[in-house]
Amino acid sequence: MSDNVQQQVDSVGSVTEKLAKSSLDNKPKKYIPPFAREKREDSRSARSSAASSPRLQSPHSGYGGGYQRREFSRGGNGGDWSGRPSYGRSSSYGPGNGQNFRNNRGFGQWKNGQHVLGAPNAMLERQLFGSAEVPKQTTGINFEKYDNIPVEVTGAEIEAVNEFTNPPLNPHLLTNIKLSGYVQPTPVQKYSVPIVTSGRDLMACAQTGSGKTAGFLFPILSQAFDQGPAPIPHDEDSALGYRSRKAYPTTLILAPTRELVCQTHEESRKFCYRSWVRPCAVYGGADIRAQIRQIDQGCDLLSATPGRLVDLIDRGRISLANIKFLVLDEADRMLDMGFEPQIRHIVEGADMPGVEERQTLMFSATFPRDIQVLARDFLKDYVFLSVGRVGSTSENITQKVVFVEDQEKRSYLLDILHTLPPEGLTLIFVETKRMADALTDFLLNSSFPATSIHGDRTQRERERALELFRSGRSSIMVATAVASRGLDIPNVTHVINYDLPTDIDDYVHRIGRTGRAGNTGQAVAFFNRNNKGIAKELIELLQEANQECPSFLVAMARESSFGNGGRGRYGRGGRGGGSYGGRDFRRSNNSVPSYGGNSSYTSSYAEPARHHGGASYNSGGGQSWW
Ligand SMILES: Nc1ncnc2c1ncn2[C@@H]1O[C@H](COP(=O)(O)OP(=O)(O)OP(=O)(O)O)[C@@H](O)[C@H]1O
Repeated sequence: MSDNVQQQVDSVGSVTEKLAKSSLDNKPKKYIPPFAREKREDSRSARSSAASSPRLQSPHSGYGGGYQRREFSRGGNGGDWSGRPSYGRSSSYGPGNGQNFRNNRGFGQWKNGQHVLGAPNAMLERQLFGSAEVPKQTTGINFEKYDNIPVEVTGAEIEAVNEFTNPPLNPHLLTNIKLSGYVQPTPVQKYSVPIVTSGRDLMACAQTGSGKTAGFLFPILSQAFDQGPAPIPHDEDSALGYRSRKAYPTTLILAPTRELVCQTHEESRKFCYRSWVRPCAVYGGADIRAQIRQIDQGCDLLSATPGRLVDLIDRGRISLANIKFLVLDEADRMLDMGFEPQIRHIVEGADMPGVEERQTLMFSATFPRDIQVLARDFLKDYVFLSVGRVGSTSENITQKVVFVEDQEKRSYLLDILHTLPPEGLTLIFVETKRMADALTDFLLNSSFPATSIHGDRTQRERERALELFRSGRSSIMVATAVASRGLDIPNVTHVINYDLPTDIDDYVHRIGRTGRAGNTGQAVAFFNRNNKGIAKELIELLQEANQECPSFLVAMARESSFGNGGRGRYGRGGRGGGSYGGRDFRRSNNSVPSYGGNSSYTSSYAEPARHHGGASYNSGGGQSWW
């Protein structure tokens, strides 16, 4: 029995005792708690069906007493749950009409074909949305500039939705959007809403920090709030009259890291507030029993890492038979060599409806051509949406590349950190876990408040590190690639690529931890000969985002184009982005644009370096790092 249900039962028990003592006529009356009184009629049929099934009255059958039995009434009264056992839904989350005095956790319910909203909960609202004094997230001065980014839609004629209105969005969703402080949709949201609402599959590519999460949550939740839950299929348990042990989510969001799953779950909690939809998250490294308990309390919109999901499917706790929406967040990462087998297992090897029966949505800031080709296996006649160039960086981020030999990196880093203003958070990326630990120790010994996050730390340590960083108690976090994608931490003002990645897309995601939601940010990269493999692609990115391009980088790019040092932006079969046009690979011809002669680059980079925006933090030494 879950703690809160136990609390309710205890509470009901103690009230019963008091009433019995004060009863004048001393007649033993069965106590009916206030929240159950109006449901009494409804529950009669359920009680009789429960009585006919001894298992439903067994200790395993649910959460005990008349409260649990009442829950079965929804299955029995011909409402839209249509046979859905719905154990634990309202029993855990309350009846949704505001009369649940102890357990108002901000959930509503779907009843008799109606969306019955849960009662407002001021404390939960503050937790989810922040307050006027302490907002959760603020958009930056450049938020409106998102509208100037060119948008390309291929595969459909789509009219953008330029405002948050009903239609097309559900009115309750609009209330939650307002509570979140969103006034205007970002470009990716303007297009993803009509595309998904029209029933199409989608591959969406938009810059880091430009609101892709809400881009898939809004159309999915709007539809869920309008249409209610799907009936659950009959499984072995329910055929035998038992409460089904399986959860049947209708939306599955897959993401590559635990932290990203938690973050998506937190976003989902905001937009599901007071609705019938129960968001749920499962990821490795955390106690699986606690996650099973969470699943038992309702799991309609599931955020998951692939490994833990496979485990729960194998244990018979999650079925994908009801999936209407499959979302691959950071889709290019989810389909690269590391994750592809697991994704295939989940999508093709379990009980998920086929590609024709579900809607599949893929989102990322980067989409290499070869991954686009692979992604076709999971999509049907999809729309390709690109906001800005595929894989481009945001102009909200001022980028600087400096030449630093490996042995000089530490002292360069200290110089930079000494010049930073005290407010704001700094994220430092390194290539290895050992380096992350070593550099963190070095910074701590140098009296900088640093913490670290990498794959060798336990989940608890990773969560603690993030919490210290988010709260600003450790204003510096040293990270491996595990923190490069998706993490949305307000107030990250600086990203330092202490070690540059070997893949330019990783660079795009890493620096995208700053300059989010229209805010500005600074990114600096330490470059030396070891990184010449990405010199050309780096130049192209800098040029696209109107950033300063140092002459050593141009020389290095030229050098690597003569040798075999560089893969080039199109090396993996073409990136489908960049100034060579092609975004949706279906539109580009098969020939990969050659990066060959670089004379055009040479001439443009021979011009005096341009410096766009961004503060210069000059230390006493007079050197500007940004
Ligand atoms: N319409 C909006 N108005 C204001 N803020 C928004 C809006 N949409 C999203 N945001 C905020 O913008 C921030 C970035 O959004 P999100 O994390 O979804 O970006 P993203 O595009 O997924 O980035 P990444 O590529 O790094 O994963 C979040 O803090 C989110 O709350």
